[in-house]
Amino acid sequence: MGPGTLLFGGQAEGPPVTNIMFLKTHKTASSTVLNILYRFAEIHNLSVALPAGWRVHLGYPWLFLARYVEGVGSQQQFNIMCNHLRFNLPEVRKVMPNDTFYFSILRNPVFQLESSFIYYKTYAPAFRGAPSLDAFLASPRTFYNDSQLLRNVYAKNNMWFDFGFDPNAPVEEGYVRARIAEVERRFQLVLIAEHLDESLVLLRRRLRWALDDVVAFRLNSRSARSVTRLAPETRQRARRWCALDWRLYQHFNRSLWGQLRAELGPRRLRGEVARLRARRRELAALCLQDAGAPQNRTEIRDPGLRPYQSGAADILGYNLRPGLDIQTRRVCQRLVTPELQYMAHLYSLQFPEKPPKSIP
Ligand SMILES: Nc1ncnc2c1ncn2[C@@H]1O[C@H](COP(=O)(O)OS(=O)(=O)O)[C@@H](OP(=O)(O)O)[C@H]1O
Repeated sequence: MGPGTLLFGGQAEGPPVTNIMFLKTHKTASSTVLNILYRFAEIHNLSVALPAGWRVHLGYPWLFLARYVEGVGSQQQFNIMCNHLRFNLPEVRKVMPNDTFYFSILRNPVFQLESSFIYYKTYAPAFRGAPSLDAFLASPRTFYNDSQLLRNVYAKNNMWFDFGFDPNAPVEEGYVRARIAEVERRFQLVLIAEHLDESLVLLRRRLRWALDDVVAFRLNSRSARSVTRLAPETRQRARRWCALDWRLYQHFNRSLWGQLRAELGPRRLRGEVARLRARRRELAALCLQDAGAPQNRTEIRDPGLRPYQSGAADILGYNLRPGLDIQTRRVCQRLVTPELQYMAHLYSLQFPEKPPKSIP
C-alpha cells in the first residue's frame, strides 16, 4: 500500500507530506518518532539530512549549522531532518525546502528530568556530583554551574534549550510568551509523549500518511530497575527548577488537546487511537519474541538490534521472532532497529562512497 492511501474521512485530500523537520528533543520518546521518520524515508527513498562524517548528531549542543549535515554542498536540500540538534531556523532553512512541515515533541519535564538524570548521570557535571535526583533538586545550585552549560544542558530546561532558547533565562511572563509564540509560528505540531498515540493520530492526519507509517514500538525505554519514583515534593521542585520547560509543556499539552477536539472530536479520536493500538499489537505478535516485552541489552542476540547504553540506565530493545520470511523480517527489523544502527544504515545507503559510520 502506498503512502496516503489510508486516509481519514473528511481529511484534506492531497499527496502525503514528504518534506519534514522533526526537532528531536531529549528523553521525550523522540527515538520512537525518529524510527517512524527513518522508516518512511527508507521505504519511499527520501533523502535524510544525516550528521556529517563520524558524528551521530547534528552538532548538538551547539546551535545547528547547515555544515553539520553530510552532503550539504552537493545536495542543497533534503526531505527529512530528524537527528538531535539545537534549533536554529536560519540554518535549518538552508537545508530544508520552503514547504517543510515542522514538528517536535515534549514530555512532562518532571519525568523528562528523571529520565535525563539517569541517562546523563556520568556525563553532566551537575548530575555526576548528586547522589540522587531528590538530593539534586533539594539544592540544585550546589551541583549545577552555568559556566559548564554545554555539558549541563541536560540538567535544566533541556527542552527549552533544544528549541534554541536560554535555559537559564529568568521566567518573565513577556519573555516566556514571546518564545512560546515563536515556537507556535514555526512548528505546525508539537506532540506530547504522555499522549503519544493521540499525538500520532494527529500527526498522521497532518502528513496524510497510512496507518502503518505511524505505528511504532516504544524505543529507548529503561528497565524498571533504573526508573526512580519521585516524592511529591521532588516533583514540585522539578517543575520549579525547569519552570521554562514546564510552561512550554503546559502550553503545548493544552494546544494538542484543543486541536484534537477541534479536528476529530472524542469519539473519532477514540476510534483512531484504538485502530493504532490494535495494529501495534498485531505487529508485535508478528514481529517480536518474548510477547513483545522489551529486553535488556545482554538478552538481545542480534548486535544490530542492541540499543546504545548510557549513564546508570539499562536501555531496552527487542528480539525478533525467529523464522520470519525475508520480507516480514525486513518490515519487523525496521521497527526495532535502534537509532544509531538505523542512522548508520541510511548513511551507507545515501553515501555508499563514504566510510560507514561506526556505532559506539
Ligand atoms: N511510546 C512511548 N510513549 C511514552 N514514552 C515513550 C514512548 N517511547 C519511548 N518513550 C520514553 O521516552 C524516553 C526515551 O526518550 P528519547 O528516545 O527521546 O531519548 S533520547 O534523547 O533519544 O536518548 C524513555 O523514557 P524513560 O524510560 O523514562 O527513560 C522511553 O521510555
